[in-house]
Amino acid sequence: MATITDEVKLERFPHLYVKLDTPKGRGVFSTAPICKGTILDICPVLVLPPDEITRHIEHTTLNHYTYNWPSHSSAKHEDSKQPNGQLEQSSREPRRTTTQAIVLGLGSMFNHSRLHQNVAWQRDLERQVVVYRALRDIAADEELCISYGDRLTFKDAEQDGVCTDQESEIEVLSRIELEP
Ligand SMILES: C[S@@+](CC[C@H](N)C(=O)[O-])C[C@H]1O[C@@H](n2cnc3c(N)ncnc32)[C@H](O)[C@@H]1O
Repeated sequence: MATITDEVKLERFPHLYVKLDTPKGRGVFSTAPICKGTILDICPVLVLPPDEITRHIEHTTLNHYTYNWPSHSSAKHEDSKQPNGQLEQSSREPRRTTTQAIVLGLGSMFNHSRLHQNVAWQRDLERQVVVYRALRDIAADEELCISYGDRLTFKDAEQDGVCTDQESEIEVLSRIELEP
């Protein structure tokens, strides 16, 4: 029998729907009002190996749906000489790196709003899920939006803003600090 640590309890606010024809493409809405703090969805993620991202994902539409995902690399660090000439023992400690993950379910459907974000998201690295919560009370049929940050790689339907530097939307997504 599975113990509690073997399981991830999933939760979804039952009145959510996807609208197909918003100015941002598809988007997430609710037919019922939502109270601040409500869990909207808990979405499992598919963590991608870094080499798959550079070789494949970056060249596909999926690239617009990935979130940065901290991970640990167990790659052996280089040995290095100490000033006293002794060889420093190589570190076999896991090194913290970042890869990317596809968020399954509604997590990949939330659009960006700089000024009207009403949804916070938080990674749960251990359980490999992202938890989405209402940042404030939300009216029925108001779009549910997260913030991707300031610099976007697409034209913002709310602002006509276009990203001008090299930072990717994915990098921006990873920097968003969330409310608990
Ligand atoms: C994670 S997907 C969100 C779901 C997407 N709208 C769809 O139909 O599949 C991210 C993409 O949605 C679009 N998008 C999200 N927020 C937007 C915004 N504020 N303005 C314009 N397009 C937006 C962009 O094309 C972006 O690459």
